[in-house]
Amino acid sequence: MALYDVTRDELQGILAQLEQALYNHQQWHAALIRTLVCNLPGDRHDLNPEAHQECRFGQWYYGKVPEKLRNHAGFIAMGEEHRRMHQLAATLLMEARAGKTVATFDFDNFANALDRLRLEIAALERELEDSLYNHDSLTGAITRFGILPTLREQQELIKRETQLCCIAMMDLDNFKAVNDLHGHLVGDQVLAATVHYVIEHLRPYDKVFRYGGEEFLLFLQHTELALGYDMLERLREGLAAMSVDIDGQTEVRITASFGLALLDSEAPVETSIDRADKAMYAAKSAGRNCVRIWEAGM
Ligand SMILES: Nc1nc2c(ncn2[C@@H]2O[C@H](COP(=O)(O)OP(=O)(O)OP(=O)(O)O)[C@@H](O)[C@H]2O)c(=O)[nH]1
Repeated sequence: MALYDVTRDELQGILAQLEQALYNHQQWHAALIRTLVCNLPGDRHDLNPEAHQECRFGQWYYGKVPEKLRNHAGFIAMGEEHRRMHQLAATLLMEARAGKTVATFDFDNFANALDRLRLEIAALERELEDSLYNHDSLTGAITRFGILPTLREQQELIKRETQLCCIAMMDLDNFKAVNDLHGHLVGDQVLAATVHYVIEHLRPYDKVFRYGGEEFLLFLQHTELALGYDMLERLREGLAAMSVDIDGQTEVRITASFGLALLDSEAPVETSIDRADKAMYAAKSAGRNCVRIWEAGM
């Protein structure tokens, strides 16, 4: 699932819940160990097969989470580890209740499950924080600070794997007219809808960066020029066919111009960005709503 359509407020809410979840489970874990070591009766809820749904984290996880997060792989994995950890805790408690010494194997299994749960929670926190702080809040595109390190890292991969990568510049056509005609807020909605369309129609491992106002840098991994061109053509056609519905009253249409270049592993990344930019300006000069591939002399 792409996290770009989870709002900032929702992201902040989820992060706070995860923080709380970590704290609650630390408390719960301390109480469980106390129960086992001091041979106390413990909390009967922990013996319940549905214990993972009844703890405070479970109530949040199965109840109050924004719908958009539910299909996220990290979120699903976290729930699975949480369920398993509660099952293993119930095994320990039942052994203790039956007056047996808890088997080392069972305790180690439980401790490992707890570690894995903490790792899943921390990984999801890291991903959500990345979404919150490294993505542009209007469009969901990655902020431009990520461009240079990403491209430099990819250059190293290209050198070693002989895999080609493309970069593309995308610039909305006559966007000023959208703002002038419908106002800046509608312009914002059109911009967001356009970028959401692009993110949804690229592969999960491609990246979309906000380069400037209505200019975006697309990074297409493992892509040679012919494939990159086809991908951009499909995006261009899709955008041209799309109309953005504003409050069910106004429909705004938009097109975009694209410039494509290979990521050159032997030249500074700025050179490749500049080539894609020049190709994009060639597309503008050619009448807009088209794709141009960089060639020497552009
Ligand atoms: N609503 C909105 N407008 C933006 C945003 N960022 C940039 N713009 C507008 O984008 C417009 C860009 O205008 P120009 O650079 O003249 O380009 P254009 O009208 O798209 O024309 P061409 O690029 O030549 O096709 C300006 O009006 C900016 O104010 C934004 O975040 N929201």
